[in-house]
Amino acid sequence: MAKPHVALEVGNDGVAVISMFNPPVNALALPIIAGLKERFDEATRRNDVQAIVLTGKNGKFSGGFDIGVMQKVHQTGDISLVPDVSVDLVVNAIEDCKKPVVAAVDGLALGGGLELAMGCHARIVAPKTQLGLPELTLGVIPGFGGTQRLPRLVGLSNAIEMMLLSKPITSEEGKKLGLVDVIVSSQELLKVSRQWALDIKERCKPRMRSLHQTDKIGSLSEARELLSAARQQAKKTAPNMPQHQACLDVIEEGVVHGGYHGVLKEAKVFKELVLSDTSKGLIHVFFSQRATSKVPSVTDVGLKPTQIKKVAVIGGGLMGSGIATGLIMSNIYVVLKEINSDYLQKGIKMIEANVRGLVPRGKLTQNKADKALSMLKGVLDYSEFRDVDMVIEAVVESIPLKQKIFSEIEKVCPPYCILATNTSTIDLNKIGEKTSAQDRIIGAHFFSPAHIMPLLEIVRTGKTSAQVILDLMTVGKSIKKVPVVVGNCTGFAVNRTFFPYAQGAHILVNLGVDVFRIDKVISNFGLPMGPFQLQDLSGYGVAVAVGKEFANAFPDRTFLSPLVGLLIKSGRNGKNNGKGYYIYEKGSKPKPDPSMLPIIEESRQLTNIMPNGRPINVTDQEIVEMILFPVVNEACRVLDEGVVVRASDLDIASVLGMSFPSYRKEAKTTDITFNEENMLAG
Ligand SMILES: C[C@H](O)CC(=O)SCCNC(=O)CCNC(=O)[C@H](O)C(C)(C)COP(=O)(O)OP(=O)(O)OC[C@H]1O[C@@H](n2cnc3c(N)ncnc32)[C@H](O)[C@@H]1OP(=O)(O)O
Repeated sequence: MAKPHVALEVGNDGVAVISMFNPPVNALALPIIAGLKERFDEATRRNDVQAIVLTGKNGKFSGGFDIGVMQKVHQTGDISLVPDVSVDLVVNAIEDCKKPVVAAVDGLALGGGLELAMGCHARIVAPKTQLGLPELTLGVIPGFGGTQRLPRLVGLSNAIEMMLLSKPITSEEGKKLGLVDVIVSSQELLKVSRQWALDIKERCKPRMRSLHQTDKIGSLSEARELLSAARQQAKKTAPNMPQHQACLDVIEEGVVHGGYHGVLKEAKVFKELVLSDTSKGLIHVFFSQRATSKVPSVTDVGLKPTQIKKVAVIGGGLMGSGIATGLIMSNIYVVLKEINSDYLQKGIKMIEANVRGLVPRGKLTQNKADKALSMLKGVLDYSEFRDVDMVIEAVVESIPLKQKIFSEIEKVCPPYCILATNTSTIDLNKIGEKTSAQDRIIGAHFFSPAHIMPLLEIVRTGKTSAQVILDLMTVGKSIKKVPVVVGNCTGFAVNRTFFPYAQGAHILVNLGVDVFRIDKVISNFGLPMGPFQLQDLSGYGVAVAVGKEFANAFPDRTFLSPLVGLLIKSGRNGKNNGKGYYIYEKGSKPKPDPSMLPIIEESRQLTNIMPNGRPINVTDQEIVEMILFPVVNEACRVLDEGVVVRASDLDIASVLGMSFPSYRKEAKTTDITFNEENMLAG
């Protein structure tokens, strides 16, 4: 395949087409940036060139600056690897070019890609193109002039929203907002762009230099008001992420001192942020997430995925109905099986509520909701199972029940059917013990609510075939999950790694630390809630059942806290019955419940682990460490046992399954010195 390059072709009309080639997304790698500079210099110099069109090859404009360069900076600490693009290329070579420059944009223009297009004098865009500045999701800000040009093209308020939420828009929305000059079909894109560039040359169309526009910025006081509201909002929604406030500061610089000053400050702040821990964490997550789709001996052995058209889901409870929702929303036909019509109706109602609930929120059209629900059929027996491609069992966590179901479905399903279980802890070998189709047995561990949470933990046994793993990965992707393939052990990768999380919290409480303080410290660290509020949410029954599994599997490192048992005895069951560590009232946030403090005291007396009977003194940092370091230790064991293919899979599983804060670089398991080859062999 050809190397990444930038081509220049001059037509008989005197228009030079400069095109970027760096598949799959024409990322702005260093040779592309250097090539752009050379080609723009050449086109500016040549007398036979009247006007210039900038475009990307293969139907994609550009996915932005090469994120791999920032990763290299993280590895080497050498910030000089980041080239000067915003002034050298975008201002000097493109925007201030003596000849008209038009961007012909197809497919996507993200980050640096959109910033190049905004430096051009007009943007001609194909329908349904994705346009956005998602840099904040990588811990940085737009660095090629985007913080200055976007507000000048679409207005301050729209620009702030697009950048702070990293929200891409379509060409159709871009046209309404003023980012796009005209939408034309992909086939006409180059033809119209060439003519547009010549029209600018002939002064039939304006030569817009967006950095110099001011009409959409509003007055200084209006701008300051908007920025201040955005700062307050970002403080709440992104408290630990410096790039949000930095982005607003840089926008303000341009509003107060002019676009060019803004560009200079932006370039400086961009480089500072590339070196931040937040950016290290988020860029690690970007590449780690993509690495999960490469599974040795599964995705690299030439297998082709089998098309899965019809899936049977057994069990219409919370998990089963969530799984069924995800499948029908992606056009997969679902047969939902329950044991009686009451349970079946409840399951179907839950699925209908999941799907229909998306319509008023604008996430789904009424037609699409109807279409999705037409893909669902409720049944009470196995007659519909004779032509299903996959079964996902999602019944209660009972080994005998699951064994019975698996031996039944083996008989009624076709011989190629994938037999999956949604168990969160039970050993798959036990579930399939009474089955001869061991190579088709696999774990499809969804996280609750299954139609929303992005992780799909795919659990393989020593006998699961590569084809079955590949097929489940493909289904997972088609229902917009991130599949992570893991090995079979108690709790698999995510629950196993995080079982010490609740344990650490319970040890601290029994050592005299306040429950509500622990929750606050952990949510300040970046998890969506602390361990006790989480226990309230999932219900104490789960804590007891899961706790037993882990106590049996890992007795050497289990702390038996009497606290949950005492809470249950006192009639509490967390959010379920409105009484837990917190009080739950409709319409208000959970409030700490002081009336449960005597129960904690009772637990402390029973465990009697406070030194000299007095509460220990700990800092907030120590609380974080006492809860999360045991998690890191368990992660090391999981790696050592080869439960995951690579360390970064565990990082992704923690981020997507446990909502571990993705920007926390210090807790990455890949930072642990570990020999990955040994791990794979293990
Ligand atoms: C200074 C500037 O302001 C800073 C920047 O521009 S930072 C970059 C801003 N751009 C982005 O954040 C876009 C990041 N990319 C994406 O969101 C998605 O890849 C996409 C929407 C472009 C395409 O998605 P999709 O079709 O699902 O393909 P996806 O698997 O994600 O990517 C395909 C490959 O391109 C790579 N890739 C995508 N964008 C890249 C980028 N900007 N740099 C380097 N590699 C990139 C991916 O790593 C992946 O590589 P792999 O096949 O080896 O795993």
